Amino acid sequence: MINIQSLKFSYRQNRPLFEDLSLHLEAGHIYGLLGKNGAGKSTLLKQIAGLLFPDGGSCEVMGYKASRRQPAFLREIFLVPEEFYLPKVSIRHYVIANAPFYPRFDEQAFYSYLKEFAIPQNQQLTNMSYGQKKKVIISFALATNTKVLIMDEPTNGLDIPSKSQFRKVMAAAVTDDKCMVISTHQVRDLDNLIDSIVIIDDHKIIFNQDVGTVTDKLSFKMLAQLDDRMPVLYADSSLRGHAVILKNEGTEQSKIDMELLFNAILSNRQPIQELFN
Ligand SMILES: Nc1ncnc2c1ncn2[C@@H]1O[C@H](COP(=O)(O)OP(=O)(O)OP(=O)(O)O)[C@@H](O)[C@H]1O
Repeated sequence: MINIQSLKFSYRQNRPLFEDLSLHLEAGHIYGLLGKNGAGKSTLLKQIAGLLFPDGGSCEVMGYKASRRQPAFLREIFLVPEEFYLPKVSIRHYVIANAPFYPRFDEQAFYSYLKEFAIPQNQQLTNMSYGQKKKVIISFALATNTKVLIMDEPTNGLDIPSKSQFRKVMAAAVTDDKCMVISTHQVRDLDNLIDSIVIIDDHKIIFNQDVGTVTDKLSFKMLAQLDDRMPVLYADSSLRGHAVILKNEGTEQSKIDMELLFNAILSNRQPIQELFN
């Protein structure tokens, strides 16, 4: 559904942000795009939405060249940006003005998402808090029913109960024909939500695996003591013990510790990547 080949991009001359970046994303998945601050997550999402143009290579979404921003492409993609502007209108007027751009917009679903997020429906958008506005945009985005839904740091500004509401509404909205991409640098916010992990670092995609494959190949454990005989690939030690990633040598599946995996891949990626090759 999203096909990026050998993408090159830089904001400034001689300072490339992406070099030979390739990424292939399919429908029916919720991808978590993870990366350090400044790794290029927002930039990559803007390339997918056609808001920035490649300097080299290609970025195609549903067979459309994203940078052309053709109407047939625009009605099938929605980007929830990290920073956004909402006009001084009521929620109802916002829907009247914006929903017609999306042929499968589901108004009933929109209001049920707002209810789930406990958003008062008769308020002006500009009078809402940042977190409330964010929930309105997320609800609108889900209600558009576009084939591609991209969210840049959607959990920023959400309080703790809202983060779990967010996971709930997202999980309910994914269907086999939709591709969702969520970026974050707060990896724990996406726990139990995403089914594939994409990590961007060092100008390119360094990891792209579905959660099932990760738990087939790796075991995540908390150990009281480290033992040299164990196939430990990465360990993070604290007073509570050692959070470790081991090579999964059996068939048992453990729960992914995304923060640990992220840190492991960024600090010592080779032994882990070799397991996936
Ligand atoms: N409009 C711009 N002009 C010049 N440089 C930019 C611009 N936007 C971003 N950058 C630079 O590009 C790099 C990647 O920025 P980007 O916002 O894509 O990263 P990010 O991974 O989303 O970061 P964060 O997690 O902090 O949101 C950064 O070094 C940033 O300074």
